[in-house]
Amino acid sequence: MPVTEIKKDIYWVGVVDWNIHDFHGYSKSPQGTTYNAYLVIDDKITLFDSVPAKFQMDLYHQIRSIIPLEKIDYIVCNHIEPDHSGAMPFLMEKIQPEKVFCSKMGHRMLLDHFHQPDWPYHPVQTGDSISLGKRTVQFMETRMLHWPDSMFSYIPEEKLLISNDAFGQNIASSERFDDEIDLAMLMAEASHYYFNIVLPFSPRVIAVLDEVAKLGLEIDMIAPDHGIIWRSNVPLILQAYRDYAEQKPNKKAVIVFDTMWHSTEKMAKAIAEGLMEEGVAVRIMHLKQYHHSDVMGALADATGIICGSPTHNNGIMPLMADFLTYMKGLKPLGRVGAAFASFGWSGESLNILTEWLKSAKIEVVEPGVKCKNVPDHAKLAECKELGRQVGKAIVAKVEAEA
Ligand SMILES: Cc1cc2nc3c(=O)[nH]c(=O)nc-3n(C[C@H](O)[C@H](O)[C@H](O)COP(=O)(O)O)c2cc1C
Repeated sequence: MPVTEIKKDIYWVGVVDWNIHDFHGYSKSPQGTTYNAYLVIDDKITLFDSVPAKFQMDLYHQIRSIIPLEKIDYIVCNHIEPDHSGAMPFLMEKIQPEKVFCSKMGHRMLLDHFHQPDWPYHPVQTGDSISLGKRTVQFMETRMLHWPDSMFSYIPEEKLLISNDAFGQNIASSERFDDEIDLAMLMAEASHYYFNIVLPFSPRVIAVLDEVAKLGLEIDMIAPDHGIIWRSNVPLILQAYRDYAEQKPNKKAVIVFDTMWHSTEKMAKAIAEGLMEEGVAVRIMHLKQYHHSDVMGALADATGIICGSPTHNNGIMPLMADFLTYMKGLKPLGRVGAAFASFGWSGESLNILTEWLKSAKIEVVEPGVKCKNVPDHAKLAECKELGRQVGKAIVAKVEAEA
């Protein structure tokens, strides 16, 4: 992918990974992402971030198409996760930079990852700035957005925020800018990314957005480390991040289930009817068809989460255990839930699901519905009534916050 001059003498020198599908357990379709690195040509030539080790030669050729690598003076590591620092040993050897800038936590993590105490580290903290010549770089630590080491680099003369993983999306494309691709698709991918990666750190997101506003940073371009660069929709993505973080209630619900012989599925459909009768829009997601990350993507935009699993070997279905583990770790806030289950003889799954939901701090509508074997008309009516009760709880939540 050719290098792109994103501002005068500032280049995108990243790589496109067209085929990656699974990112540390977060999977998505369509697949692919980019690892964005940025090169600023100034008195001090500076490289911001890098790429996974397996793409180091791609990065080499990108930079080499502009300047020989040894001309680079500084490297800034905004984030030490291997998809942005994996090429560091290679770069350090080729470039031998005068200075490597990173946060204090980044310094520790570079040591933990690469065990190279002799690299010329220059740990920085919020408020520190350096001059590149015509341009300045101001650093802002963004701890736990989404790792302890994360930081932003802001170039005021260019109104450019290099934001590491924040505001990123996993999109593989030949386009580089937000005004070159479909905006609805871009926002859907930004949301999908947020709800699978950034969600647990939502209080930090609000704090960082407030800090950016308080500092009065003028931003006309946000260059994240994954995906598309924002230049025509900067206010939109800033507001979207605040909205994602606040997770205000809405009249939408996701019913997620697994099944062996479809009884639980029949129950899911009856519950959906009850929700719809209360004016709540529903998505029904079978875990054999949807990956846990896709359910989280749907939950981005839904206050209700209703979970169903038959009893399986005195427990719940493995894919449901997988989903609940994943969802609980992402700490969604302000959700309303319920459980439903078919069983054959011992019937433990309803209680297990209910306890899981409670442990994830979801407000559970009880009792859920338990059905011995195949639901009859009366049992389906009970399911529909559960849907109505959950629907009422969701509507009450929406009205309370209106
Ligand atoms: C491999 C297997 C293990 C099961 N284990 C249990 C169990 O431990 N306790 C129980 O009550 N039912 C058990 N069942 C019965 C199912 O829960 C029951 O058939 C249920 O109606 C299936 O719901 P489904 O049609 O949604 O798959 C088991 C069924 C299978 C096939």
